[in-house]
Amino acid sequence: MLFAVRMDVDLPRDLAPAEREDLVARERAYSQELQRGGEWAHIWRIVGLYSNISIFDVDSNARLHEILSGLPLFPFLRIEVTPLTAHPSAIR
Ligand SMILES: O=C(O)C[C@H]1C=CC(=O)O1
Repeated sequence: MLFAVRMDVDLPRDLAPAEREDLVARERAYSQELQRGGEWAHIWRIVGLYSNISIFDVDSNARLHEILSGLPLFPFLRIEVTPLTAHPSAIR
């Protein structure tokens, strides 16, 4: 099952720099592990924003929820999920 997921990051301005660095490092490691495993198929930065659009390829809604709610940055994200299906005009 494919999903487009938009994540907008809103870290508190008063977050201690060390805590911010730790969160971002843990987020990167978590994301890269899922990318290596194939469930996090794409991640793109939205130009000019601290936001991304990602494509997930997972077995179920429950698995996507598990992945998203496990993100270290989860408390600081606004997340929008769009389920995808094949477009009839797609050539691949
Ligand atoms: O920077 C972001 O867009 C937020 C987050 C999502 C994956 C990751 O490594 O960081």
